Amino acid sequence: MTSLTPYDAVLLLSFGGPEKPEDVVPFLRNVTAGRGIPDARLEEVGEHYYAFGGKSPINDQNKALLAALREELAGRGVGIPVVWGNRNWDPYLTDVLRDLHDDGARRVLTVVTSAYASYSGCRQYRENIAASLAALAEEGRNLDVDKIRPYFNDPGFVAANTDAVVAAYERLGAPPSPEAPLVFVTHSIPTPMEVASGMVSPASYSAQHLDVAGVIATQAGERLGHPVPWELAYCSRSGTPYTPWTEPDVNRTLAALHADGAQQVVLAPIGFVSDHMEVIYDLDTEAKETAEELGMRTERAATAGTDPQFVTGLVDLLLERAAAERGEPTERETAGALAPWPGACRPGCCRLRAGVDSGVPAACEAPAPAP
Ligand SMILES: CC1=C(CCC(=O)O)c2cc3nc(cc4[nH]c(cc5[nH]c(cc1n2)c(C)c5CCC(=O)O)c(CCC(=O)O)c4C)C(CCC(=O)O)=C3C
Ligand SMILES: [Fe+2]
Repeated sequence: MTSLTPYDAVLLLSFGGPEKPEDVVPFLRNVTAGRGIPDARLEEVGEHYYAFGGKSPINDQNKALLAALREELAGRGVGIPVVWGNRNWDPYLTDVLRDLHDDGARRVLTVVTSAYASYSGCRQYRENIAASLAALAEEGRNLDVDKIRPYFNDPGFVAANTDAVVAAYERLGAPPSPEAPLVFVTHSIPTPMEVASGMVSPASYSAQHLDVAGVIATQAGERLGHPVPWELAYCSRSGTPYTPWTEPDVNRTLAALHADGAQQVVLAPIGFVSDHMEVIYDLDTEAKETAEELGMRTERAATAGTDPQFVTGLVDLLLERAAAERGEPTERETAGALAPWPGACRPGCCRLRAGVDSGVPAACEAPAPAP
């Protein structure tokens, strides 16, 4: 029997994005509230959205993932409401949880649209959940929310990304360029966030990427019949120039590869679960332009999106978490060398800065061990 008992709803929780030009500035204010992002950066990011008609692709992609999750759950005979909410834009998390409560839900299992564990992809979501739950408790509405573990090393996510890399090499096509390097790309984060991401967890944000990047490159190389040289690069750096962020930037990597003689490159944005603005702007627009100026050809691998292997994996993880809540054994394997992350986050995981407890409450955390 497949069952999500004891949960009575599934929540797909995402970042959110603007739908139209008038949404762009209010959306950016939501994102950066209290975060000290320089105005110059906000104007620049606003331009990225205006260049696409003021609409982010992220909401439509989440609607597609929502539909795919519903279909996969229904196909396995699991009848449960599956809803979508965002941290930074409509439909807002608090409103979605309120509706769930009013429809009778008390225990909610969440999938966040971030595969890796760091402050931005884990604790920030958990802080927002805790804040929403506190606001609802004030209204007399009490709910419990858990989330599935980070899924960067889940076989379904890795298989979807491997297929996408193989397809991108095939599109590079004739003349075959076996030595065309593979550049994995993810969102840059501040170095203190990177350090903190590996303090309580078994591996840091960048180490999580390196773990699955090696698996994807090896498996893709086996299928293509030639070794695939690869590296990891970062995009979308923000903040002030005085704070270090994870490097190298993808544009610098492209220049370095060109200097080494590369004429073709495959870009694989494994840090993103769908074609977010970072992918369609920072890679498909900006990095592509860099490559063209250098006279290099690039193919960008697809993101996991609604790849059935990815969706199946997410549903397996929902079922795994529910089974664990019921006290049943679970033994799902990972694709990389790293073990599965724990279902409930370890106390103190994914802080903004190593060793610094911000005091901001975060949901979905295991209780601290008794002293
Ligand atoms: C690791 C990571 C992910 C992946 C995990 C996840 O998916 O959650 C992610 C996703 C996203 N980030 C997004 C957009 C933005 N991120 C910003 C700012 C920042 N991101 C950061 C990190 C990440 N971000 C950080 C350390 C900052 C600076 C400080 C801060 O503010 O925390 C800013 C402010 C301006 C700027 O500084 O660029 C914007 C507008 C969108 C929506 C895109 C769309 O519309 O398609 C998505 C999916
Ligand atoms: Fe971001």
